[in-house]
Amino acid sequence: MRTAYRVETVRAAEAELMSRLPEGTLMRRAAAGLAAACFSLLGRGRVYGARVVLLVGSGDNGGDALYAGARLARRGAGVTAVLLGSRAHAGGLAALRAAGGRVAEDPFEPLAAADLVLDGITGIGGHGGLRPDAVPVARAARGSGAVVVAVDLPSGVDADTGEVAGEVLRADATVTFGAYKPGLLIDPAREYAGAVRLVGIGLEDLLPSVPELQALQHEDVARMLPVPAAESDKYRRGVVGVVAGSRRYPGAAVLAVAGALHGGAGAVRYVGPAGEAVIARFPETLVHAGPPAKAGRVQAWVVGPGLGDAPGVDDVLASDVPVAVDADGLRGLSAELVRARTAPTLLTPHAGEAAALLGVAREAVEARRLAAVRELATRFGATVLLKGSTTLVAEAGGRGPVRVNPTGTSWLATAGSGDVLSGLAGSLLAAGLPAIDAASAAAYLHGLAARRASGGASPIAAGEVASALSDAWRDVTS
Ligand SMILES: NC(=O)C1=CN([C@@H]2O[C@H](COP(=O)(O)OP(=O)(O)OC[C@H]3O[C@@H](n4cnc5c(N)ncnc54)[C@H](OP(=O)(O)O)[C@@H]3O)[C@@H](O)[C@H]2O)[C@@H](O)CC1
Ligand SMILES: [K+]
Repeated sequence: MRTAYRVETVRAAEAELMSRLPEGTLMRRAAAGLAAACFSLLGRGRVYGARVVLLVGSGDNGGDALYAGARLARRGAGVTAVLLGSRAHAGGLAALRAAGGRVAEDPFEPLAAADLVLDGITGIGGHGGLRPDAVPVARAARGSGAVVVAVDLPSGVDADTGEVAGEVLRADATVTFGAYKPGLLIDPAREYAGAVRLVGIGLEDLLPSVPELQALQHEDVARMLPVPAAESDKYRRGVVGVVAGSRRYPGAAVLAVAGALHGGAGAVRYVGPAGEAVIARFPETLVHAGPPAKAGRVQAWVVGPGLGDAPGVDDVLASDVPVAVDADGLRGLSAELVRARTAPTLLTPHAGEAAALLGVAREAVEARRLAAVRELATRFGATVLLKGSTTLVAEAGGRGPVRVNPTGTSWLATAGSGDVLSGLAGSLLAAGLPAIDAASAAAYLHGLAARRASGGASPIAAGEVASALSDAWRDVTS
């Protein structure tokens, strides 16, 4: 499991470690890791003679850049520092000068010819976007064609939340120290970080066991996924009921059932007016045209995809089994009703649906995804999966670590892909997974399936995502 910690937590661990070590040890470790990453980015044999520009802010982030620059200069790179802060780290500056580096009078001249730029303007001590005097310099760095490496974080992002309040210098790669920060994993900030590399500086054992964010990896998901025992029959494996589709949108029912068939439940019971379309595509489905309450026992429900104004949501919420509510099921959903449930509820909104539930604009959710998902989970007393380029899952009540899905791909922004996801999540609920695991494992498999189906490079249809779920499952468990 990959974890991310808030700035105050990282700082506390750093203070503890620093009190046990000679002064400057941590910065030396950080700078050594940063320089090593730069050597590998520049490529073997290309450090000597490389033109490197350091953008240096007032704090220790600039210090890291200066010490790493000194290491590059000692290996024969031409290193120039551009000082952008109210002051510059004195030890770092001395080290750079001693190694043959120089300080630029005019920032634009060295940037025009740079091969590599180190962004050390701000790290975890930064607030808000780049300051006005840094903006043209950052733009020149971005426009120079040089590889831009962010030191710890791209300058201008909010480390704790992933929010972006102004201009940010977009990096090709970020070298972060001690622990991931939430802003490196959550959009919009994540988008500016490029490929993120973690350099250990010895903090690992001093960080608390509960992080701010968790990103599952294959082995975590493999441990969660249900495995049928020898004596399992379809009912023991769990039956998932899908209340979805309408005469107008029969396809949503087909896609939600397709997702549900790949989620480990033993059987899928479809309830609604699109039974014929569902059976035509998936003859293994049990179909029922009446109300959900009369459809027979299930271990979990999925309600909402393509439902239009059809009834069914209240019926399903009145049940005593876990329920995943998606799409049309979320419209006008009552927080009181959801909070009053005794069984778990999972809500799977996209940013627009989340905004409607919170009574804010969609842009506000997109800008503050972490706060939005926690707020929904608190208000509804439900586990919430907020879909998007970085899908987040918050536990009911909004406490505990939020899970961020690392497998997403922008090819998933395609009609019907959400229907597949909610069917899959409901199926995992029926198979007995806790809601947080069902939601985050579903997001993980769904993203992986989309990557497989698109080959990372081509548009995909939602049905193809569903078809690739078995392969994704095998990738994770093998
Ligand atoms: N602690 C450790 O053990 C280790 C720390 N390490 C490193 O130190 C970094 C943290 O260093 P830090 O605390 O000095 O803060 P940092 O991010 O450099 O900048 C703060 C200063 O910047 C300014 N400023 C603020 N906002 C701004 C803006 N928008 N735009 C421009 N400037 C802005 C403001 O100063 P002002 O200019 O207002 O005087 C503020 O005081 C951390 O990210 C990691 O790289 C590693 O070496 C590992 C060991
Ligand atoms: K930085």
